Amino acid sequence: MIRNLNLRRKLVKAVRLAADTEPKIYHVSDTKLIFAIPHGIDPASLHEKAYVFRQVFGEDCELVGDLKRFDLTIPARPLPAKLAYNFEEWREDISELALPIICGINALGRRLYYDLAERPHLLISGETGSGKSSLLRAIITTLLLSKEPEEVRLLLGDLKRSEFGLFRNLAHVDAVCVDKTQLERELKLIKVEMERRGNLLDETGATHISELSEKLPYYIVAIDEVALLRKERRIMEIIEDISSIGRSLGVLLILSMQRPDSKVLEGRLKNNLTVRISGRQSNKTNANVAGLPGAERIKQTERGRMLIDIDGVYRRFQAPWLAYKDARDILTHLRVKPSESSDKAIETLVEETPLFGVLDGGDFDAEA
Ligand SMILES: Nc1ncnc2c1ncn2[C@@H]1O[C@H](COP(=O)(O)OP(=O)(O)OP(=O)(O)O)[C@@H](O)[C@H]1O
Repeated sequence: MIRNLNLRRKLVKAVRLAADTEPKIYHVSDTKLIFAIPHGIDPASLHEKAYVFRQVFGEDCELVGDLKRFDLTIPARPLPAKLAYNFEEWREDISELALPIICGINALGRRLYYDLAERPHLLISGETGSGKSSLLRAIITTLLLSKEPEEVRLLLGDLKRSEFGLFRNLAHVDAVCVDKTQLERELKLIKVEMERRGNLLDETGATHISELSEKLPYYIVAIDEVALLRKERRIMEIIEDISSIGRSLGVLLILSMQRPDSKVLEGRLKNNLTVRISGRQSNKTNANVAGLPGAERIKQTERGRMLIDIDGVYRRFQAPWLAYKDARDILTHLRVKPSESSDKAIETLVEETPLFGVLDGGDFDAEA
């Protein structure tokens, strides 16, 4: 009874701080509060200030709601510190999705995932060592394991030469680009393909490639540390074009960057990356640029702890941990040609050297 009263008081305080209004409370239990806000109050203002609820109820609480009714869940247990990647645990949940993106487990123990084909273009950011490379690895590995090469084609950009070597020579992968010239060449091919697809849509009156009689594969352009391309105008233009018109043409972006770079994210890209995921950010400014205020409060020791903004709703989760070597082993059956010597060089570099944070000069154990 007293706990319920306390929870009510806390809720009133949080809603006042977030939206300067009084909630109408319908239900209070140890793990859930259901409430409404008065007419005339913008529900988005509550989501924008979801961090207030996390400050009042703890980091792992989750606020879900739309027009009037909101559910605030307070998990009984904290998030797990580590979650091993296991494709079989995800297989059934994601079987119906065109382009499944796995995220991780939330504090209620639920698997979080979504369809990139429906929510186009993903940005993953986080300071060095926050776990974004591991999440990116798990996301791409899952796409490769759940889709046929005729369904999904991948173009990978890896200017750090540290992450995507393991995806070379896989049936789904068109190229792993480790320099700007090669990346620009491959992106130009994607641009030509987008024009062809655009013409097909015009001619047939279709609004999305899935409506065409000819089954076309999705293209995913995944670029690790996209901030390294900031000054490459021609490359950035194609990336921005994809972000603007790629959805209906079946061309989607997955971009990652250590420090969210407002210059890179300016302009068209900013609003077109509809889903944002962030690991720990070093300060509030970076967390805001990443689009996930509160990411600066993730502790340095909480690797793989992430926030996601999906449809304006913030969620906290633990990403699955998938080591580089394990990912390479899991994908062996998809390899079409023996690894070329350049791949081996990259893989050796990753295995033997603690991963480097090119921008932040990080210092941590790459495969702990
Ligand atoms: N999901 C996770 N669960 C537990 N530990 C993790 C997880 N992800 C990463 N780690 C630990 O953190 C270390 C750094 O992870 P990772 O390389 O993914 O970070 P990063 O953010 O990509 O860094 P950088 O930007 O420097 O590449 C890993 O070697 C591992 O020890």
